[in-house]
Amino acid sequence: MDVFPLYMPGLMILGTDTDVGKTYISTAIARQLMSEGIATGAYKPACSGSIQDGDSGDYYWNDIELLSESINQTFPSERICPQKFHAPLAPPVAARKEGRQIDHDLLWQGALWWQDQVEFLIVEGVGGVLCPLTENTLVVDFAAELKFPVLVVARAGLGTINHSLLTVEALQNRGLCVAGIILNDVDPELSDESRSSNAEQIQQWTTVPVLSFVPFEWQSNLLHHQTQDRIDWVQLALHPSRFVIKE
Ligand SMILES: Nc1ncnc2c1ncn2[C@@H]1O[C@H](COP(=O)(O)OP(=O)(O)OP(=O)(O)O)[C@@H](O)[C@H]1O
Ligand SMILES: C[C@H](N)[C@@H](CCCCCC(=O)O)NC(=O)O
Ligand SMILES: [Mg+2]
Repeated sequence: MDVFPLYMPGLMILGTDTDVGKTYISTAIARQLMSEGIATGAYKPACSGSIQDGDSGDYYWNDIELLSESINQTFPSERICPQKFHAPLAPPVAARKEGRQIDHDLLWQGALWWQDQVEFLIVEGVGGVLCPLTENTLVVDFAAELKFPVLVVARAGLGTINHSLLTVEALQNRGLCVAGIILNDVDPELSDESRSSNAEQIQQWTTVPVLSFVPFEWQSNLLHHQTQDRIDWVQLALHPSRFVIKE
């Protein structure tokens, strides 16, 4: 199937790894946009790793629930994620365990559906950027089809310089526009002294701005790393280069 970029603005939220806080950041951005009166959609092309409810025995997918809540449960969960699998594995591997395969066209059609529904779309990736998404494509390949500017979510602690720069390089090598990096304090137990110098170090090696440092259990709007202002996500999506931090 030939694909064309969506004509609506949006951001693709990708990670340096799984469990770095892509959903946490996606939902924070969605809540801010909704509070600003911007009709916002949330889309996850595929989701793996279900949880079974102890009482009802029903299965649910945490990411889908949280994304749905962040946009006030305005849309059916099938629109937020049309392809979900039980095993906590890369989606094509999880699909195979159920005798299924990821439907590549549905990944794209699921995104396209949002175009006439909302003013802004947030798309969360799966795992890190080189995580397999179908039998023969990676998350980064889907991002390259979608062509939304990318926000990279990275863990705040030691190791993040390498992970962030590798991720930016992989995205830029495929022609993607990386709008910013968000350092997310996922786990204070991992606390170490690299936190105070990571942003500056990353900035020495890439022109992609470190946009925000998100403290552990931060519940409010994300603040700009340098100015401490609330970030204008629509402007960032429309004009990513305006946000490049000048020395
Ligand atoms: N800033 C934060 N403060 C406290 N907890 C956080 C923060 N960011 C993330 N978490 C927690 O860390 C865990 C992993 O975060 P999250 O589910 O957002 O990761 P992810 O990158 O979306 O993972 P996946 O690849 O499965 O989509 C979750 O339990 C989440 O609530
Ligand atoms: C199970 C995880 N939570 C995640 C899949 C992560 C796969 C990582 C594969 C890898 O890079 O080794 N699923 C998801 O985001 O829907
Ligand atoms: Mg997630």
